[in-house]
Amino acid sequence: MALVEVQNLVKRYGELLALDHFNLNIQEGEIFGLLGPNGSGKTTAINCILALLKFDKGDIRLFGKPMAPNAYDIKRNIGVVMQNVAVFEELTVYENVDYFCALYVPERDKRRQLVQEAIDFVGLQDFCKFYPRKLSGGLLRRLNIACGIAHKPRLIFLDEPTVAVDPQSRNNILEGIAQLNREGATIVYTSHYMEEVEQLCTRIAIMDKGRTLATGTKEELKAMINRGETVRIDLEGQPGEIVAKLRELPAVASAKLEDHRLVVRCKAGGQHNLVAILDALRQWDVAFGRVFSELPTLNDVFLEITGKELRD
Ligand SMILES: Nc1ncnc2c1ncn2[C@@H]1O[C@H](COP(=O)(O)OP(=O)(O)OP(=O)(O)O)[C@@H](O)[C@H]1O
Repeated sequence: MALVEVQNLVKRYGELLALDHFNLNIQEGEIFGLLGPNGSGKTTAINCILALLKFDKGDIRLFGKPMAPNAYDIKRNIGVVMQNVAVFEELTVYENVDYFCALYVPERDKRRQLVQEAIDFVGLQDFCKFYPRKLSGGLLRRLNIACGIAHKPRLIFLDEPTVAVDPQSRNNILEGIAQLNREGATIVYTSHYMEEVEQLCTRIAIMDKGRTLATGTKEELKAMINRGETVRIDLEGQPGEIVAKLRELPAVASAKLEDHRLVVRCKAGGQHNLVAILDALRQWDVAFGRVFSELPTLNDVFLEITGKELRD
């Protein structure tokens, strides 16, 4: 069943076209990644989907029903973790989670258990009586997550939850999201970190300038581009004409020189590309040092489609 269906969504901020016929289809059980650089429209898309922001055109259905600002039956099944931490400074960790949970769960006994479970889940059990200002950035993010998920929603939106977070909290957050998914929640996860999205998400939409450029599993996305591994080779002597000669090899899609390092992108589907390249260098008497080989990444996909790097 499709939990999220977005068709031809258009959103303008004055002159700026933030969403340009944006489409999305997310099935129950997925961890769906919305991957795009800063400013590509991820937050705008989420806010429109949640009916927090008016849009100019398009159709949004959640759980098979039209979404609207007052669609409380839909909202009850949704959890939201926004990019900016939104908690009450004057409430403790426990009170904050309890406050947000109470928006959905009025029964006090039931809520006590849910709140404690959410606090345990994000690893804040030793901080229940702390006020937010006493928490580090990473712990504050975890509190933000606990507030968004305590009522056990079926569909959870997380907007860049790991930005500016220490590695320990980051791992805690990523593992927690996978755990929520194993327990049955469908996840929509926005990020500009391709490694995170590759590690976590079952399906990914690549976004740029308010559009979805490509959607699929990471394997499907990588299969869309004619790219094999990227081989980097540190040269010891003068490169001479070898870049041009490398480009002639059947396995090579492109070759360039960056300082004293050769960067060779191979074509897809070839076997023993690395061996073929190194054999050729030996044959041409080119002295080289360290060699690195890297399989295609989502950055390569992004680069191929948009002509620019996804990395910051
Ligand atoms: N309230 C606003 N008024 C005017 N322009 C806005 C507003 N909010 C966002 N924008 C612009 O719309 C575009 C999309 O922004 P959005 O925040 O949705 O992108 P994003 O992919 O979520 O990026 P980030 O990760 O930086 O939040 C950007 O060019 C941004 O500057």
